[in-house]
Amino acid sequence: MLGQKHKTLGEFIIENQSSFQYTSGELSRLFNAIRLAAKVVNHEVNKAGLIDILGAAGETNIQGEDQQKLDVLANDIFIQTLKNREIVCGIASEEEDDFISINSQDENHQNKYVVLIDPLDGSSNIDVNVSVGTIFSIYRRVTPVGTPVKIEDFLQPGNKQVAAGYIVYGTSTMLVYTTGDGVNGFTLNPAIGTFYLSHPDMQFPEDGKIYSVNEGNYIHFLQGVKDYIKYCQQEEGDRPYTSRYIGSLVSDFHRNMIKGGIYMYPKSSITENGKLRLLYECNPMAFIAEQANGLAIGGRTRILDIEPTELHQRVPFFCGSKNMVIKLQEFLDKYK
Ligand SMILES: O=P(O)(O)OC[C@H]1O[C@](O)(COP(=O)(O)O)[C@@H](O)[C@@H]1O
Ligand SMILES: [Mg+2]
Ligand SMILES: [Mg+2]
Repeated sequence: MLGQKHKTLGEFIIENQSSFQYTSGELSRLFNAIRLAAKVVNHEVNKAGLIDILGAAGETNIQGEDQQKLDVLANDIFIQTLKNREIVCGIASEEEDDFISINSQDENHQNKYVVLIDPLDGSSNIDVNVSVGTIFSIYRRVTPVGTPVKIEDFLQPGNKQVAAGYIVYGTSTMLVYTTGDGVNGFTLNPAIGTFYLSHPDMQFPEDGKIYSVNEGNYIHFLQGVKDYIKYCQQEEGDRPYTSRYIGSLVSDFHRNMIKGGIYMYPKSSITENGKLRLLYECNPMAFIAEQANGLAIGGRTRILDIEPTELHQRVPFFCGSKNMVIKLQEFLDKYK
C-alpha cells in the first residue's frame, strides 16, 4: 500500500472507483479528462507574459463581461478535451451562450454525464500574475441516454451533483474535488506532470478569523450584511477578524477552507442577485464546502437546494466555516 503522500490522482481515482455508486468507469474517465485539461491550462497559464495570451480577447460573453484571451483558451481546452474523448453528453460553460450537446443524436452514444464549467475563474487577475482557477460540476443527465441533451439536464439543483471540484493555478497548482465522500486535494508536481494527494480529507475549521468580501461595494450592501461586516471588525473576544479578498473565488475559497473563514458575494442595491453564477460557481463550491464540514447559503436558502431557472443565473453567495455562516445568518434574519 502506498503512503498517502505518494499516491497519485490517477491511482486515487482507480482506488475509489468502486465507492462510486456507478462503477462503469465512465466517471473515472471523465476525471482523467479533466485532469489532463487542467495540466494543459496550467501550462498555458504559466506561460502568460511570455507569449501573447494576456489581455482582452475583444469579445464579450453572454453576461456582458469582457472575455480575456486566457478565458477563451481555457474554455477551448476543456471543451475540446472532453469532446475528443466522447465521455460526456453535454457541456455548459460560462463562456458559451448555450449548452453544447455532444454526439447525443447517436443512439450508440450512451454517455450519461453533463459537465458545467467556469474554465477560468478570477480572470481579472490574469494580467497581474495572481492566482486563478477552474471550477467544474458534474451531473447525471435526467433525459434518456442516446437522445440529445436538453436544458433540464443542466438545470438541476446542486444537491443532485455527482461530483464537483476546482483547480487553483497558484504558487503551486492544486486540484480539489469531491464525489460526495469527503474532499481531497492533489498538488501538481510540474517536473513530471503528476498530481499527488497532498491534502487528504480537507475540512473547513468550524470557526474562522477571515472574512472575504469586496468591501468597495459596502455602501450598496443590505443592512444585515453591513452589520455582519461591522461585527467582524469589532474588538471583542477573537475579533477583529482579518479581511482577505483576492477577487478570485477559487483562491479565496481555498484559503478559507484551509485557514477558516467566510466568503461573501451578497446582492446589493446595484446587483439584484449578486455576481456569482449558481450552476458553475456557487453549486460546485457549495458541494465541496458541505463535504468539508462547511456551509453555503444564498441568504435564507441552502445553495444546494435552489431550483435553477437559467443557465447563467446569478445568486447571492455566502460560504465557509460553519459557525461563521451561522452567525452571518443571524444578522440576515434580523432584517427578514
Ligand atoms: O471584482 P468582484 O466584483 O469582487 O468579483 C470577484 C468575483 O468575480 C469572479 O471573478 C467571477 O469569475 P470569472 O472570472 O469566472 O468571471 C469571482 O471569481 C470573484 O470572486
Ligand atoms: Mg468565475
Ligand atoms: Mg470564468
